[in-house]
Amino acid sequence: MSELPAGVERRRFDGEERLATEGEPVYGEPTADGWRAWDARRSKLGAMLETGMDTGLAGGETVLYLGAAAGTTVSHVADFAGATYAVEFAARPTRDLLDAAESRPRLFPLLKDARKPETYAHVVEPADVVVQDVATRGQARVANANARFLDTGGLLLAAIKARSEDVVADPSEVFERELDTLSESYELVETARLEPFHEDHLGVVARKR
Ligand SMILES: C[S@@+](CC[C@H](N)C(=O)[O-])C[C@H]1O[C@@H](n2cnc3c(N)ncnc32)[C@H](O)[C@@H]1O
Repeated sequence: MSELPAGVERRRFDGEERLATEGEPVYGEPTADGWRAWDARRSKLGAMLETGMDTGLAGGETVLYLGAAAGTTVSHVADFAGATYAVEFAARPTRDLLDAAESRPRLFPLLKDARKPETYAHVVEPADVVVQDVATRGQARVANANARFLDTGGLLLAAIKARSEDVVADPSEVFERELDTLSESYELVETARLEPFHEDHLGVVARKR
């Protein structure tokens, strides 16, 4: 099993050992002694850690998170990372994201379109890690467009949802096409399917070329 980043631990909740970070609860998850369970069924990054992928995260990194939604995953990230910029283009979930940011001084919600990085490039500092979970068509192109925030060797942790690209195609073919596009900007380090936590999703660890 790969090492967890500092600030992420396996702790017991109701007799069950689960991934956890230290912070205020956000989505009704169980808490104990200031720690909150990180539900891998509701989080692709959680599933990447839970399935033993080597994410390369150490803790304390500056993170650009694309597709933050209501903040389920990015709130955990902000619990163990450094400055965490959370991009989400839908207004409704962003309201909940703002609530999650209230107790997290390092979490910065941005109501922006991840396909247009030029609209937030002036507020986001260079990142150590881009985490992406946009579940929309053109997922690899979004990651490529945001590679500009990383130095060479900077880390991409992405979840690719097959059905967002093509509802009828075989997921393995979709993943192959997306990885091919990703390799324009990134060197692939590890890929793994996220079952049983998320069906037809591929977890990707890559480094900027
Ligand atoms: C699967 S959900 C993300 C769930 C979230 N990452 C979590 O684990 O808590 C995908 C999100 O990406 C957002 N999204 C899709 N395309 C986007 C884009 N181009 N720019 C910003 N957000 C986008 C959607 O509005 C949606 O909230």
